[in-house]
Amino acid sequence: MKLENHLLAILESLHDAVIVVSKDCTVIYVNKAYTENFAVPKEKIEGKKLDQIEETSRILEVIRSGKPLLNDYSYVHSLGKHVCGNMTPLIDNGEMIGVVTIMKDISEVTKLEKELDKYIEYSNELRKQLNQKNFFLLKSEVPKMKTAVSLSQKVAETTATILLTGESGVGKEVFARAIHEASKRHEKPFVAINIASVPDSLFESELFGHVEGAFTGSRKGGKKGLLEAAHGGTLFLDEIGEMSLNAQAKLLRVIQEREYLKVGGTQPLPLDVRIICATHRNLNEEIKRGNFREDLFYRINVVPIEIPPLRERKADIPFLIDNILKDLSVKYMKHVAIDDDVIDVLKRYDWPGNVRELTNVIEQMIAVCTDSYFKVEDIPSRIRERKRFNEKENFFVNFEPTSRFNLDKGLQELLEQTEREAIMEVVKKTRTRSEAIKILGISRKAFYAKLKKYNVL
Ligand SMILES: Nc1ncnc2c1ncn2[C@@H]1O[C@H](COP(=O)(O)OP(=O)(O)OP(=O)(O)O)[C@@H](O)[C@H]1O
Repeated sequence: MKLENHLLAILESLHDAVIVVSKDCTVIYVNKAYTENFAVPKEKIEGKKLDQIEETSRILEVIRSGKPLLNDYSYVHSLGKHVCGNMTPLIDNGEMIGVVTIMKDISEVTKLEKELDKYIEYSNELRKQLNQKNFFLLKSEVPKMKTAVSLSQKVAETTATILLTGESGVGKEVFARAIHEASKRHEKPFVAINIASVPDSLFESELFGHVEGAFTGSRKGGKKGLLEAAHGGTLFLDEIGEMSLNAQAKLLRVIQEREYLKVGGTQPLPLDVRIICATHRNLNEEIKRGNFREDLFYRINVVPIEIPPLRERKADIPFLIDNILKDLSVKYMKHVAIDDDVIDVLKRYDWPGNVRELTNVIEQMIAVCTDSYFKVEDIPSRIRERKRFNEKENFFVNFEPTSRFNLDKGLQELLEQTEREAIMEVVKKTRTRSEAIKILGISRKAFYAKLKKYNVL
């Protein structure tokens, strides 16, 4: 068999499209696959000038340059297709006489690629939302809280040091985690340490770690410090206001120099940690009192974020309870609904312990609740009666005076209310129970019976 005789049949049997263009840009041949793949009848293209059909065709470039183009991607406007082809000059007696192109329709692949890009974009968006799940917990109706949240979201992507301030239990750590999870460091560790729990003598070794044999009793093989454990991630220094002046000087040096030495070590380690600090104290006051270094304050106070106490965002209580209940329903394997009247009572209380106290109260309620919904009676009496725990004097006191005479009540109830108030007043003003008993002029047994009756403990 002489191949030359069958050349045309071979070209016609190929699955890839073939187009041959002469040096003067005339299309002299297209194979069957070309006509089928691109739905162009032979007579519509053969004998036509390519530069008139597709003036930006890559084949024209090969005719001009005489150089092949391999695996070349282009969009053919006249066909409305994305193609990938190999374009090779045809040489006869050392002279270029035209170009042969073998090409594939890759429109489907291009379409899939575009689809894939969309999915990648969508999955990035979902990942972003997932990383913001802690920010979801911080959703709020209250302007002051909204400002704190939106500022945190804005600075999350930067590496700026943040100082979170707010009363104990407002959710400073929840904010710190949300910021970390929304930052570029989210795949690296988030390490939290409560400074108040670290004895001053151990501060350096806890934060920087130590090498083996650094001091008597030091750990064999040395110890990783928190800065090393949080490398590439975020270090949350809670209760920074409790730090001793000595420890403050050490922290300041590390922040300034961006490197640190392990205790007993000689090799400086680079500081690659985003620092978020938190305190319930007013650091400006602490500076005035000489308890906090001003230079350290300016270093950590790059972005100050103030989180309002729960009493200033009572509108958020239903949403917070929803989230707390979601967590607790898993722990207690129990779903409990909450009515508006229960929420109203909870909203009347001022929550000095903030979201932490609210969480504890809801947990207390879910533990004792026997129904599928909370009743007002399930609310601990001190909340119902709006009492606050007086840590100094170690008992609960009413912090909001109730109306002295509620005329809707019967005489018996009014007497009991007066007796209760009198007992509380005396208990509050005396240092010992014996002193209170003496002033009230009742027996010890009667005194304790009344404390129990009126829930004054
Ligand atoms: N928005 C919220 N949604 C659900 N739970 C929250 C929220 N904010 C705080 N909490 C819960 O309240 C408790 C106290 O929060 P967190 O520890 O973040 O407060 P804090 O301000 O850091 O307190 P402290 O100053 O005492 O360290 C935690 O159990 C936390 O899970």
